[in-house]
Amino acid sequence: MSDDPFGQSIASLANWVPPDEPPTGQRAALHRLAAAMRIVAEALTDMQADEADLLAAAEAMEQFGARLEATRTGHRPWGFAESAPAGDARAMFDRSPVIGLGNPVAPPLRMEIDGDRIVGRATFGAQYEGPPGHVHGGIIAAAFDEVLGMAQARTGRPGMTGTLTIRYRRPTPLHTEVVFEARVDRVEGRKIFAAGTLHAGETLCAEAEGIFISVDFSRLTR
Ligand SMILES: CCCCC/C=C\C/C=C\C/C=C\C/C=C\CCCC(=O)SCCNC(=O)CCNC(=O)[C@H](O)C(C)(C)COP(=O)(O)OP(=O)(O)OC[C@H]1O[C@@H](n2cnc3c(N)ncnc32)[C@H](O)[C@@H]1OP(=O)(O)O
Repeated sequence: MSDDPFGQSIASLANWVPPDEPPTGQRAALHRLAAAMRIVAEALTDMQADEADLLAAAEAMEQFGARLEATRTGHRPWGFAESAPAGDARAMFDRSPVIGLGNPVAPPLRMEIDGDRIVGRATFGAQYEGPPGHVHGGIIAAAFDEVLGMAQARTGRPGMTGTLTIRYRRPTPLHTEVVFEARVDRVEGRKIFAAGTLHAGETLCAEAEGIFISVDFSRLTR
């Protein structure tokens, strides 16, 4: 069994609920570092630091980057070694470009399970800007992919995104908590149809429909 932690953990997602406990140790440190990097990324969009200050920071980052590079072990689908045998979905989620607390690119979107719905909340900063003052449409699509993806995974036969259709109804504001909702509409053979909405307050900003195709994920790791 333990030779396929990826497949086991994908299967376990049907019953997965986000853990309440805060992370500890190396994982907590990773989350803190990624959060600090998000602060830098946000500030870079409109900072007034002078050239010397920026160059000093760049040099420090380059040095730290080199130190991290030297510790890399190659891609492992399940990240943290201690969590992989337990089939802990957190290890994969930490890397997500949408929800990953260990990935500075992620806003991060926070997901919760509410009955048959997945609810995702995020506040997008200036680094996610598309139209002035509003969220980039591709970023919205990525967030929908994640919440619809989580909803379809809970069928127990998760798939890859086959088709994702977004209808953008109103511009989505930056710097405001917005709420994604997703649910599975129906399952036809290997096709899982999911749908979702994005609201900023009472305003419906976008709607999404996704068709996910159930696949054998263990094949992706070979
Ligand atoms: C690395 C992926 C990680 C995904 C993790 C998933 C679950 C994890 C659980 C929770 C995670 C929480 C959040 C979600 C996380 C991530 C979400 C992001 C997911 C992605 O970001 S994922 C990347 C983008 N995605 C791709 O990279 C797909 C590339 N593509 C392919 O790998 C193949 O193309 C595939 C497998 C799609 C189909 O290939 P295939 O050969 O297995 O299927 P086949 O042709 O036999 O069709 C069987 C039936 O599906 C219909 N069908 C086929 N293709 C369709 C399509 N595109 N749209 C609509 N319907 C389609 C046919 O019409 C037929 O229908 P019918 O039976 O009625 O005739």
